[in-house]
Parts: sequence; structure tokens; C-alpha cells
Amino acid sequence: MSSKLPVLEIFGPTIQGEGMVIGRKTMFVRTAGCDYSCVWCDSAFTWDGSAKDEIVQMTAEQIWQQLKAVGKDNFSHVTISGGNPALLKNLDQLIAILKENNIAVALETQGSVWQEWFLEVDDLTISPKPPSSTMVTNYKVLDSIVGKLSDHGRLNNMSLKVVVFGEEDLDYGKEITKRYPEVTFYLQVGNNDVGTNDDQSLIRGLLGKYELLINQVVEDKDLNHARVLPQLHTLVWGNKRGV
Ligand SMILES: C[S@@+](CC[C@H](N)C(=O)[O-])C[C@H]1O[C@@H](n2cnc3c(N)ncnc32)[C@H](O)[C@@H]1O
Ligand SMILES: Nc1nc2[nH]cc(C(=O)O)c2c(=O)[nH]1
Ligand code: SF4
Ligand SMILES: [Mg+2]
Repeated sequence: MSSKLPVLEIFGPTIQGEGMVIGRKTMFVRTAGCDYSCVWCDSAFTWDGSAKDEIVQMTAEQIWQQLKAVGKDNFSHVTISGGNPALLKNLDQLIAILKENNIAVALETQGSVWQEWFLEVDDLTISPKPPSSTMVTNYKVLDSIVGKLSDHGRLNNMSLKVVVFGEEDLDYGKEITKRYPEVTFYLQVGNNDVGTNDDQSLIRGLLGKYELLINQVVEDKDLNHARVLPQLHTLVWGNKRGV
């Protein structure tokens, strides 16, 4: 039986702009719906109702056909993001089709829900949310997700990524990396102007924040193994959707 998935965007190829596979050529599949509502979410259209008319219910096979129609032969990697794609139990069907076709699979989620198919994802980014988001981390769930991935020898296929908007978020990041020291850890510059069209001033501001975050990290012994990154796609294309 092929069940359907709520899809908002299929785009690419572009480059992965964030985290553990930054720079890799990839296609994106963006699913609709999230169990969080982060105040600074740069993809709020996936859950706030503003794009509800754009949601298309698609089978895994239809998504694969659309990926090929849009990306032609020019990709070997697909990133699934949202919204929270971990809400979708039946995503295993899409992951299976991608694997059958020798496509590497990445997935972005916040670590609030476990799915067995996490074990099939080549590049799994878990991005627990810091205080500035106004969301509260359920450590019981997060511990169990990291524990299961560890038990199955999947630590090399995962990373933790914390977005930083200020000191409190950086402290939260330290808490996260201290709790899961065996997991590769990324800090990412927060974009606090997700609505602007003024790319030049946005990019200037974000580069300034990147430098500030680097300076904070280099002076902090609790972050000696942290990797500090901007959102590369935002530096290239600003807040444009579908890139
Ligand atoms: C839109 S989310 C979708 C996946 C999942 N819901 C999550 O949050 O991990 C994709 C990535 O964008 C990050 N993100 C969202 N809004 C952001 C912002 N304003 N600045 C920087 N990163 C942001 C999230 O933390 C996450 O790592
Ligand atoms: N180029 C590019 N890289 C990304 N990395 C994570 C993204 C996301 O929205 O999940 C994203 C995105 O939307 N575009
Ligand atoms: S968890 Fe991800 S998609 Fe959901 S509101 Fe937060 S940043 Fe946005
Ligand atoms: Mg994004």
C-alpha cells in the first residue's frame, strides 16, 4: 500500500546550506506540518497555514518522479526537511525508493519524535531548539533518540545543530554538547530577519553575527570541538524560498 505524504516544495539541485553536509549538491523535499512553533522559524509557511493551499498529497513514487523531473540526472543526494518530517511514519517508503536508486538521504528534524527509519538516513541532522525559540526540549525523548542511534552504530550518520541568537542559546548549546559528547556538534548563526528582501543588509548583518559567534566559541573551552557555520544559502540568496 502506498500512502501519501504532505509535500510543500520539491526543489534543486542546490547546495546544502547548513550543517554536516554543507556544500553538498542536493535536492530538497519539504514536508508540511510541525509540532513546534519556533518564534524565528524561517519556514513558518510549513505550519502556520499561510501556504495550506500549496500542500500536495503525494505518494513516495510520485515524489521520486517529481525529483527526477525537476533535478534530471543532476543529483545523487536528497535532503528531506520541513516542517518536521519526523511526524511522518510513512516516509520510510520514500527513503526506500531513494536508496534503491542509489540516492543518499539527509533529513532535518528537531529531535522531538523518533521514527525507526532514522536508522536508514545517511545524514541525520537533529536540531534541538534553544530558549530563544520559546520551545522546551524534552530531554527524555532526545536522550532516547541519541541512545537508539548510538546503539545501532549510527553516530557517524548524525549530528546535532543548535541555532544561536544570543548568550542564552550558546549556554543551551554547551548543555547539549556536554550531554551528548560523542555526537558531532554544530553551532549555526540565527537569522533574526526572515522577512526582509534587503539581501545586502541581511548578509552584512549575518556575517557580523557569524564573526561574533566565532569569537565567542574560540574563547570558550567548553566549545573546543564545536563547528561554527552560517546558513550558506542565506548568504548567497537571502530569504528566497526554494533555493
Ligand atoms: C526549518 S527547519 C525544518 C526541520 C526541523 N523542523 C528543525 O527545526 O530542525 C530546518 C533548519 O533550519 C533552522 N532554522 C529555522 N529557522 C532559522 C533561523 N531563523 N535562523 C537560522 N536557522 C534557522 C532549524 O533550526 C533547522 O536546523
Ligand atoms: N540550500 C538550502 N540548504 C538548507 N539546509 C537546510 C534547509 C532547510 O530549510 O531545512 C535548507 C534550505 O532550505 N536550502
Ligand atoms: S521545529 Fe523547525 S520547522 Fe518547526 S517551527 Fe521550529 S524551526 Fe520551524
Ligand atoms: Mg531553511
